[in-house]
Amino acid sequence: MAKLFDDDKYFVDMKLTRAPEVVVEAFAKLSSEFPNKDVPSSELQKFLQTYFEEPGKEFEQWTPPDWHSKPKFLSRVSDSKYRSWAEELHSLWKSLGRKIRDDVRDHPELYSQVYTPHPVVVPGGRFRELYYWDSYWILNGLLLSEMTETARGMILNFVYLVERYGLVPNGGRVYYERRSQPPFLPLMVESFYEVTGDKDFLRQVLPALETEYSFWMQNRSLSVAMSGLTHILNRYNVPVDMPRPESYSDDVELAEGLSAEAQKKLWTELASGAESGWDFSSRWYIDSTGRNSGTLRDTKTSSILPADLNAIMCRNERLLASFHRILGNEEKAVEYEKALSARIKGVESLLWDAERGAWFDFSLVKETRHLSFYPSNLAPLWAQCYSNPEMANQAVQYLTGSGGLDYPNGVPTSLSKSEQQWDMPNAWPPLQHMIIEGLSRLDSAHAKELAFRLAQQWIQTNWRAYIKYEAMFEKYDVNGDGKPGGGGEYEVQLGFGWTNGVALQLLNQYGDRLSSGGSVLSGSILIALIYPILKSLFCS
Ligand SMILES: OC[C@H]1O[C@H](O[C@H]2O[C@H](CO)[C@@H](O)[C@H](O)[C@H]2O)[C@H](O)[C@@H](O)[C@@H]1O
Repeated sequence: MAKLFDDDKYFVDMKLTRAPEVVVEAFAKLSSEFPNKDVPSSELQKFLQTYFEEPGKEFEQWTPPDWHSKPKFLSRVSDSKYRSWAEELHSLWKSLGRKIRDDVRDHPELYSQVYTPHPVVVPGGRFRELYYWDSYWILNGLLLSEMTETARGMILNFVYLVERYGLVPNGGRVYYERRSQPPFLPLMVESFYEVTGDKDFLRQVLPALETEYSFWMQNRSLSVAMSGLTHILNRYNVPVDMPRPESYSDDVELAEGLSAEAQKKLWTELASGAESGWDFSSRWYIDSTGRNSGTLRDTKTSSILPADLNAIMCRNERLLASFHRILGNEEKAVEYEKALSARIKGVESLLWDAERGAWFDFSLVKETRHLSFYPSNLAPLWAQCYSNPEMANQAVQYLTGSGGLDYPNGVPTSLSKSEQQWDMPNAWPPLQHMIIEGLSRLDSAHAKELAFRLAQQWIQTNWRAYIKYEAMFEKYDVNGDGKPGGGGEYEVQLGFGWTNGVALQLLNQYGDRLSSGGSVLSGSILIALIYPILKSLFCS
């Protein structure tokens, strides 16, 4: 609360130089020397210098041993500028790789960093530790970079964390222990298995995947009755009613003036927002009249059944069934297939809107859907979480008319300018990738072409910013022609793990067609949008 640093996270990432009891006692003594325990900043600074070390001391120098300079995918990138850029992105894995010192394992009481047995690849900037859902796109990039052993180690770290905590924490710090993030571990295993075909590895990690699945079903699910049937779906809901340590003063200040009970409720909802990965967004606002509107104080994440979380769970159930089948466990495969069919029924009953042709978050407050545009409305398309392929066609039509494609530098996170980072004008790499992947897998030339156009647009945004700033950012501005995003509670970060992973995947997938030349992209998007109309005119 003394605001000694620009970012609250800096303090909670520092290492202690003495045992915790010694530091606590010394702090109590220092506080008692000043009226109302109001220690001046200069004294606090001295105290920090004695009892803490700057963050970053928990790592040793490490270069991934499986890194080599010429992975095959580079030759698939025909534009020479993009190929050189892809080489540079591939090199960035060396600067984002970290090995945690043994001292963290031997003296965990001195560190907020959580020890993991294998090296990690971090997002970058203030994010000095592993992050759960970021790691999915990082891992896909590593696999393209032929860094299979680093990828294997990252999955084994998550298995270790599940065995230790019963869940995959949000990130590799003790202050993240009780909240998770979008559950992408089974998808990481899928990507790894597709590349290696390693059945022994599948057998080794499957129990942890099932433990994690049970965590979500036992601690983050809810039954909702609809039209005489009961459906079980998932939500984000963190049982911690304190300010987030990494954003302590932000959370305390936001809750000022509320009753003690309302403060606790707000902090629970903020932690749940962080668990969603979308921290923060107008998507989680529910005002006093029950509408999807308000301010950050109206965050009510746990009162929403999110379309993307349930889509991910759908994919996970399908994957768990398929992993069991590969390993010859037919009974277990059937069990997860039943869970999948129940999930699809629940998603279609509560989230699918036949009139609008898309899936929407379901509010438990009003028992209605929130109808604003968010890229997450397309997540069930990406997860193929539907019973009728016609729904996918309708969803493509929804997307084209949603307003989400009207911007020249990516699909925005919402159409609402709230000043939060998961809102307009920011576009985030994982969301771009999910939309592009969803469209590109459909059996429709129009959807595939739209996927390509969005990929071309996104790669150009990344590339223009890279030329201007010599950096990759965690998010971009949909209006900026290569401008990093902004808003939220911390400065935009560079590095950046998932951005590099997504760029490498798109450069690999569309490498023969992508071009760094200055085409007018919004024009191309327009053509992709009006293509079905032209086609129907010519056909008739
Ligand atoms: O310190 C504020 C929040 O920072 C993280 O969230 C953001 O960065 C993560 C790493 O790239 C990303 O996974 C998340 O989607 C971003 O919103 C952290 O995950 C939050 O828990 C934390 O409160």
